[in-house]
Amino acid sequence: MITTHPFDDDKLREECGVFGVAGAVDAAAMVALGLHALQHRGQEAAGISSFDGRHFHNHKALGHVAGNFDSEDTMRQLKGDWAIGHVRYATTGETALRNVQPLYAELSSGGFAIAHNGNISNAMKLRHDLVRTGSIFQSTSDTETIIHLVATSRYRTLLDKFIDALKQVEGAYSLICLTDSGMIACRDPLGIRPLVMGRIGDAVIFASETVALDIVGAEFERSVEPGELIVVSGGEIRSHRPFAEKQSRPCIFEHVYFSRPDSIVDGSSVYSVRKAIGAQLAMENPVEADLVVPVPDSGTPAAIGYAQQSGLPFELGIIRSHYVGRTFIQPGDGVRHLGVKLKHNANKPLIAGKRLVLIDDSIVRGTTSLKIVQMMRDAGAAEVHMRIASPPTMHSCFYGVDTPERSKLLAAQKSIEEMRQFIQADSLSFLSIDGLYRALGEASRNDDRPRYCDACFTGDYPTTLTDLAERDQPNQLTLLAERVAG
Ligand SMILES: O=P(O)(O)OC[C@H]1O[C@H](OP(=O)(O)OP(=O)(O)O)[C@H](O)[C@@H]1O
Ligand SMILES: NC(=O)CC[C@H](N)C(=O)O
Ligand code: SF4
Ligand SMILES: [Mg+2]
Repeated sequence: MITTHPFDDDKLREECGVFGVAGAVDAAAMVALGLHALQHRGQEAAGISSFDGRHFHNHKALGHVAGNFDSEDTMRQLKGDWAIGHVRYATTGETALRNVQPLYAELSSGGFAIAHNGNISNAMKLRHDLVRTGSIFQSTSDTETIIHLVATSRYRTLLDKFIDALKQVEGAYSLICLTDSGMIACRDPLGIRPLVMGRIGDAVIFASETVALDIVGAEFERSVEPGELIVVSGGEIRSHRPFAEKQSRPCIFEHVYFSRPDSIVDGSSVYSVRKAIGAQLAMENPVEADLVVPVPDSGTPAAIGYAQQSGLPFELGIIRSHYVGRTFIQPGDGVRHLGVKLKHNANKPLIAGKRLVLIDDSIVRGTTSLKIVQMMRDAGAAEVHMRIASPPTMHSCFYGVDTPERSKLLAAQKSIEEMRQFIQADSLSFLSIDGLYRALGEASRNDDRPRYCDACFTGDYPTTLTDLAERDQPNQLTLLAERVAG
């Protein structure tokens, strides 16, 4: 079984996508469409919960949205005008049906379904304390701790119980919850993971990215603000700010790789930012070459920016098959090697005899770069220069994104020259951290008050990491972590 517990050092962790519809006919069908647009954020599993005014209906499955949510039978069962959904890459808890979201529970206040993008960095500690006082967990997911904290809260109303629960949670969470009396959407106090709000007719929509609003024809209204909690109930929308105000730290990697280029994240077009990143890269790291070639898919907008800034011709020297998923997120190094071969092919007649600048958004393990450089050489390239549209990825993410343990991160183990030798390129360089901030409209990174979470580049984690701090100590928490990992 594939486990993806944060303490497993070579396991994969990535993103998730959440989507909610409050008050529309056939809400579940809209959720299925929204999840389809968010499929790039999570391909391990998908689920939808709906509420028809009396009953909750849940359907969850391992695998993609298409294939699991396209049969009339399934969709007919998901009755009601209110629905939420989730696509998953696990961060805590193995890839098994019991961990597929939305998670659903019957609380004293009634039904409660929750969909979470992010990762709770004190989930093990909370779980340990909850289990000791009698909570019986049904899953190994970090998200379930929120349900138990709500269930055991001594506050009176569901909203107050929910806020009480969130105040005990550390890490990253964009949440959409469905209850008997409405929908609650919220973002953690630092706004690490994205969440937006839209409208279609009288219905309110929440989604991880704006592309999911586009697919259902909803209008983008605004981002859910960091630390904001929005309740849709009884024909009203109420915004709450239960946390002390903090400098927000949204994830910078959303702009580099995770979000779709046609999304607007934190007010910026992802496509435009990636082009600006490419232009910065060309200014910082020019090279004499004949062609700028993107490593598809996510390297493409940065390569367009690099080509425009440098004046070099942009060409599709690598063609990507559209019938394989992202390699970043496939389990096991063996599959990843195969994945890269399945996915990319050299456009040989274009490449032969040319000096190439290859542009990719990031190097994680180096699997992609190694294969692609070799592929270009086999196709007769005269020179292969690799330019990376982000700083070296040197640290793991504990906030809901799949980056491996540091031992598997190429940049954490090798100098840039050693990385160049490993991927066998003629030259290799990365965008600077200030260059990345410049592409996002800042003069440079403000080290005293950074605008983004950039911990995977800088190691500057914006929250405490309780479970990580505990992990090397042979105590009960570590034992529990091992049991949960499976
Ligand atoms: O160094 P590695 O471990 O190989 O990981 C880095 C690669 O993974 C990502 O692409 P991915 O293949 O996931 O998806 P994409 O098609 O969206 O670019 C990223 O864009 C790099 O190309
Ligand atoms: N990638 C994510 O956002 C995962 C959400 C949650 N931590 C889970 O493992 O299910
Ligand atoms: S550590 Fe990196 S990937 Fe994780 S939230 Fe921060 S910037 Fe994003
Ligand atoms: Mg890629």
